[in-house]
Amino acid sequence: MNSGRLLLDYLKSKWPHYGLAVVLIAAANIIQSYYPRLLGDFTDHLQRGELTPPLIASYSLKLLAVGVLFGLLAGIGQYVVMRAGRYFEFVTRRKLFEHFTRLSESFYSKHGVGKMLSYVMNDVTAIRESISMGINQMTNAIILLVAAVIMMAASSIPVYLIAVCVAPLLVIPFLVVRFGPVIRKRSLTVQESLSKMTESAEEQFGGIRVTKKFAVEPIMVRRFGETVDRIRDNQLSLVRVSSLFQALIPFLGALSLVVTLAFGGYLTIAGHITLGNFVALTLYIRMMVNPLQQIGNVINTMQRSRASLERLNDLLSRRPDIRELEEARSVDLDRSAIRISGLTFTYPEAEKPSLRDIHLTVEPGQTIGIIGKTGSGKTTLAKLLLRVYDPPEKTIRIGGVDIRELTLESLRGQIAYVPQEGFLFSTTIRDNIAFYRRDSGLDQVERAAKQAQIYSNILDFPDKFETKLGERGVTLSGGQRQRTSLARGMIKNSPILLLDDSVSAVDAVTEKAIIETIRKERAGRTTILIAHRISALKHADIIVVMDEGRIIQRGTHAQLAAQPGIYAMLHAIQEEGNQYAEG
Ligand SMILES: Nc1ncnc2c1ncn2[C@@H]1O[C@H](COP(=O)(O)OP(=O)(O)OP(=O)(O)O)[C@@H](O)[C@H]1O
Repeated sequence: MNSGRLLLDYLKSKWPHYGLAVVLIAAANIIQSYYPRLLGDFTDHLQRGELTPPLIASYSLKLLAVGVLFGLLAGIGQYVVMRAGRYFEFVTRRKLFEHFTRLSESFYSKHGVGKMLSYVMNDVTAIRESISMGINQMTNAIILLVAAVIMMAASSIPVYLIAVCVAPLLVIPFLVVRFGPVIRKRSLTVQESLSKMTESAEEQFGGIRVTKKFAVEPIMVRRFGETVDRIRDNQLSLVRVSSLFQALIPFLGALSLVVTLAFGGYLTIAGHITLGNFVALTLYIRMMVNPLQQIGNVINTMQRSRASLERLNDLLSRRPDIRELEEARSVDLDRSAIRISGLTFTYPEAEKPSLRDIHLTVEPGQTIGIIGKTGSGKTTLAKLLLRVYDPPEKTIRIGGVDIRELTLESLRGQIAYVPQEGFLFSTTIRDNIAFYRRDSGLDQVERAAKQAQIYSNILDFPDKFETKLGERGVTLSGGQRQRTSLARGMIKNSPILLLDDSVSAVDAVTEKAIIETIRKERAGRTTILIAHRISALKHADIIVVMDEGRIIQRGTHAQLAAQPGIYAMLHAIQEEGNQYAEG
C-alpha cells in the first residue's frame, strides 16, 4: 500500500457520503439565507400597513418551514459527516493495528508501547476531528462567502469600491502560507511530546511495584512532571502562534470594515453612491468576516492534523524488517536437521557481534543443550532460529533450506518457543495455554498442564482452568507463570521445541519432574534446551558451551565434566551447591 495516501484513499472510498453531506449542509445554508429576505418582506408589508391575519399566518408558516428544513438538512448533513468520521477512526485504527502486527522486534525494541498508543489514540482522533469540522465549517463558510459575493456583484455598487473594501481580506491566504508550516511543525512537536508522555506513563505504571518497593515515588513523580512540563511548553508555543494567526483574521475583517466606512462614507457624502448601496456594502463585508474566520479555523486545525497525518503516514510506510520472499516455501521440519554454519551476527544498532562464527548441527530427534554465561548469545541464537532477526544468508539451514527462504508461518508454526518470561494475557488460564490453537479440547490443555507440572496448582484455583488472570498474569507466582507458559509450548507439540531458560524459576524437584516429562514426551523429536543450570540439560545428546558469542566447548555431559573449562567449573560450583543443600 502507498501509505502516503491514507487520507486520499479514505476520502475516495467515502466521497458519496461526504458529497451528500456537503449538498445537505449547503442546501441548509441556502434555505437559511431566506430568513433575512422573509423578514425584510414582512417589514415592508408592515410598513405599508398591508398586514392581514392570513398574511401573518403565511409568513409564520414560511419561517417555520425554513427553520424546520434548515434543522433537518443541517442535522442530517452533520450526522453523515460525523458518522463518516467515526468510520475513518475505525478503519485507520484497524489498519494501524494490522501494521503493528507485521512490524518486527527491532521496531518494538526502539519504540515504546506508549508511542503506539499515541498513534492509535491522539493522531487518529486529530485527523478525524479535522475532517469532520473541516467539511462542516468549510461548506458553511463557502456558501456564505459565495452568497455575499453574488449579492454584491448583483447590486449596483461600483466594482472598484468592492475591490478596495475586500482588499484587506485578500491578505488572509498569505497569512495561511506564512503561518501554516510553523503551526504544523509545532503541532508535530506537541504530538511527539504527548506520545512521550503516554510512553512514560506506560513505563511508570509498568514499574509501579518496583518503585513502591524502593520507596522512590518522588523520583517517579518528578520524572513524570518533567514530561508534562515539556508538553505544556510545546503546547503554549503552539497556542501562541495559532492564536496570533486566528486573531489576525478578525483584525483584517475589522480593517475591511474601516476601509468600507471611510471610503464608502466618503463616496456617499460625495454623492457617488446611494445610502442604500453604502448600507448594503457594509452588511456584505460584515457578512464575509465570519466565514473567513471559519476558514482560518479550519486551516489551523488542518495544519495540526496534517502533522498527525504525517506521523501516521510515516509509520505506515515502515516496511517490516523480516519479510518473506516471493518464492518462500513451506518445509516439514519434523525430520529435518538444523545446520548452522559460519554464523556471525550483529544486532542492527550494536557495535560488536553478539554471535561469532557459530557452527552447529542438530540432527533430527536430537536433544541439544546450550549453556553459557549471561550475555553469551544463547537467546540471540534462539531469536535467529525463529527469524525474529534475519541471520546472514545461508548461515542457518533447516532440512537443507536456508531459513530465509521459508515462509514465516512454516518456520514459526513448527517451532514451539518458550521464553524465560512468557507473556500471559488477561484471559483464562485455559486460553493462555491453548494460545496457539484456541480450539484445543480441555483434555489437551490438561495434558499440557500436567507435562509442565502446573496441573495441581491450577486445580487449586477457584475456577480451575477457567480462572482469569489479571493483567500480565499477576495472580500467579513467577514459577507458576513460567510453567503456564511452558504448558503453552508443550501443547503445540511441534517438530522442534526450544526452551529458553524456561524452568529457571522452578524449584529443583519440579525442574527434575519437568525434565523427565520432556525427555519422555519428546523422545525422537528435536529439542533445544537453553539453561544456566546443568541439571536442566545434562541429559542432552550434545551440550554446547557459549562464551562471548562463541561456542567454546561441546560434547556430552560426561565428556564436558571431565574436561577442564567453563563447564567443569560450573558443574563443580553447582554440584557443591547441591551437596550443601542436601547436607
Ligand atoms: N536487541 C538487541 N540489540 C542489541 N544488542 C542486543 C540485543 N539483544 C541482546 N543484545 C546483546 O547481545 C548479547 C547477547 O545477548 P543474549 O540475550 O543472546 O544473551 P544470553 O546468553 O541469552 O543471556 P542470558 O543468559 O542473560 O539470557 C548481549 O551482549 C546483549 O547485550
